[in-house]
Amino acid sequence: MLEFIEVYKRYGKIEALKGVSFRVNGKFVAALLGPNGAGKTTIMKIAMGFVKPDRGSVRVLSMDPFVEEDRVRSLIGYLPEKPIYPLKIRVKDLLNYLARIRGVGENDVNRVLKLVGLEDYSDREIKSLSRGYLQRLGLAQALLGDPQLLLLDEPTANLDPMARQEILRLLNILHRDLDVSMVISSHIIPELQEIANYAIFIDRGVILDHGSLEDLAKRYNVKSIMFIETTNTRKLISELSSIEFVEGINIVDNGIEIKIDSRNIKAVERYLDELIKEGIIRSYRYKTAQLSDIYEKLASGKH
Ligand SMILES: Nc1ncnc2c1ncn2[C@@H]1O[C@H](COP(=O)(O)OP(=O)(O)OP(=O)(O)O)[C@@H](O)[C@H]1O
Repeated sequence: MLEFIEVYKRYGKIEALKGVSFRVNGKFVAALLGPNGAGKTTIMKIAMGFVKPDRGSVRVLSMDPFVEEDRVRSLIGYLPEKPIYPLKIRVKDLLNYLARIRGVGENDVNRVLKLVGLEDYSDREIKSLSRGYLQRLGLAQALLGDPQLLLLDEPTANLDPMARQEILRLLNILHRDLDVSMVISSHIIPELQEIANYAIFIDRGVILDHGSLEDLAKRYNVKSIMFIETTNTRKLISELSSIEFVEGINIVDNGIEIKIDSRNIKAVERYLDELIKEGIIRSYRYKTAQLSDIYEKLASGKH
């Protein structure tokens, strides 16, 4: 679905990408994580076919973005890091215009306005929108034409904490309700915890590591959290307390969370399946490992 092999890109003296390779397949939400200047925007621009790499191979939805430029752009929604909008036109006029130039019916405008919660703002001039609502507009234009893949470059940058939460919540909803994969970049490691199932860590043009959160958790031996829905919290806690691979128990709404070593997941699942048969628990769900725990191990070289 998205593949970079040994991609290099230099801007004058600055080597922005130094042999970047990664691959994400199937349906995914990939967090592209790294500090400012790491190369995240360059990766996105290359995937869109806006910036040509000096070397290396790039495949997006099985296409070369520099050969099938128009097709790639029609199947990918892109939110640039610093979008520039004409300020004096109305929200819906901009979206109608973009829908026309992208060859998408204007009917799609109502759909995307609704998806991002901008229906009541469609007659407003863009200059009257807050930063959070401007980002919604950015997401709306990225969603025009029902793309298969969204590339979202720092969608929460420069937002206050409330607006940041709103955008993250919206991304979660979009991911749940639409059949769309996403690459979302951020320089804040834990920010995409609730939404990402894949992570790509980059620093100074070099991929530090990438993989599904499950694989990364195993590779770096990072603890995982399992949420368990129970009918009998007290009995469950007493059962779990005697099990050596349970390293922490936390009571939360409607159940408990346990911390386990990622290498023991299969054993834990077998054990919990038994507890379901015995009627002590209703269900359980694996919650992914913490991105910040993975990054800490990765950055310290300990795994
Ligand atoms: N057009 C350009 N001309 C010269 N240097 C550039 C250009 N675009 C990016 N760079 C440099 O390339 C490096 C990678 O930049 P890039 O924007 O891809 O990083 P980033 O991870 O997206 O960071 P940020 O979040 O700060 O945008 C940086 O050192 C940046 O200054």
